[in-house]
Amino acid sequence: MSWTLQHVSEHNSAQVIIHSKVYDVTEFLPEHPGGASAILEYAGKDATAAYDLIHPLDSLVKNLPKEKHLGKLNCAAAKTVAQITENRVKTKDEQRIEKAQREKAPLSRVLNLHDMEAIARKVMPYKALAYYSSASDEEITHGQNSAGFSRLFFLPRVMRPISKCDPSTTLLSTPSRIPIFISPAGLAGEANLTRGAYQTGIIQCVSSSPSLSYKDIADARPDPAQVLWFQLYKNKDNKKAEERVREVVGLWYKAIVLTVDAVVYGNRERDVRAPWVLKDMEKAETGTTPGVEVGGIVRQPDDQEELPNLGGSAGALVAHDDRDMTWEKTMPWLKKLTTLPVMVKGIQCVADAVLAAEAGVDGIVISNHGEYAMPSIEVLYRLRKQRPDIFGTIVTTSGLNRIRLSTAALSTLSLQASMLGPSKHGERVKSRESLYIP
Ligand SMILES: Cc1cc2nc3c(=O)[nH]c(=O)nc-3n(C[C@H](O)[C@H](O)[C@H](O)COP(=O)(O)O)c2cc1C
Repeated sequence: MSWTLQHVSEHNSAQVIIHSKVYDVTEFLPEHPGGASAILEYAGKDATAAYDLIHPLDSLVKNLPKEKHLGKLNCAAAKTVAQITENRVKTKDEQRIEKAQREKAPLSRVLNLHDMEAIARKVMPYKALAYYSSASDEEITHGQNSAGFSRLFFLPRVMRPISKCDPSTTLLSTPSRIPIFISPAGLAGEANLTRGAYQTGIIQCVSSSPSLSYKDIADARPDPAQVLWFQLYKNKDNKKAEERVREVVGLWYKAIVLTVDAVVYGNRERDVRAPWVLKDMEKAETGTTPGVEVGGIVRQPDDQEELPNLGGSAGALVAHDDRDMTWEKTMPWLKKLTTLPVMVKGIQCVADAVLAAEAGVDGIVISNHGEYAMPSIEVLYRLRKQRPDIFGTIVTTSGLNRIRLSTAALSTLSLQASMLGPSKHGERVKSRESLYIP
């Protein structure tokens, strides 16, 4: 069946238009990780722009039963939506970004990560920036992850030949030109990272919640031999979790990195506030809120105060995570499912590093999601001091983005980490491939 705009807007159930197709999302509302209201705002309307911003293209196919894919708009309706989208007045935030893009410094002047971050703050959409830059609670650990490095000093040795240094290494049987990998970050515009990792000869660990499908990312590899690792957020539904692992194994991802420290979402208030800030910004200027109206429908605000989505964009990524994982139960489950090497990400103390070793994992990632956790560099230091006998394969991620990477890298490698992985590598702008690679 083909749909008119009138028809879409008249229905009682929650129907949305995405890429000229009509979907009934009524039954999916309670499951939507970003909350029902984020969808209801677009009921009867075109939701393409909002959808594209945070969902991989295959998300509808994976999450919505076939019978809820109701059909296409008819030609006239599709044309009207396209025209409305094209003629729409840009939001204040979009106008700000366009100006910043025109004025931004050339890449050759970006000398370090601080320069890069300053530009990112100007050219990123407000919502993406709030998501990327926010950290838990009062952001104490966020700051300390970086400050931890300033408590360590080198004792440089001299009179040693250094004209030929080889920074290459091998991790989980994968060679890497430098001891740096791309730590997973959700919604990161992955394809550019994939190409960048190829050019640089480093490993990319793809998030469970990317902005592209796992296959699109695998297909973006210039050479099928390029190694990708997969970071797993384990769904509480074992069947869904198994499907996810089987999919990436089938796509030739080469290691599974199970994240264990994000089973509940952190309290990232900047991220939570972002939609309100944007709405207020727009209302103050134009009297309207962002979004594309079609079919003449404008929803009246509810009488009742709406409950806020306290998870924000970041919370949505772990909304269905398994909160009852244990070493005894989860590791055998995963090892039975795949023969790929398994790393555990989110180790925050020596005791858990020991348990990970005992559980037979192939490596650990020392990292945290904030909330007063000990800075990762300190955990690494203690691990090396207290249990130098365990683990060859240790990777750290925290805090590396906020100081000069080379200094952090040296400190971390001096403590015999195998590798380190910065996470703030991309900006998720309108296009799915909008990364600004140095
Ligand atoms: C915006 C953002 C998204 C992230 N997404 C994920 C993710 O999808 N999976 C994951 O295991 N870790 C994720 N992380 C955690 C990072 O991989 C990394 O462990 C953490 O940010 C600490 O490193 P940093 O202090 O250098 O940022 C994310 C971090 C940020 C900032």
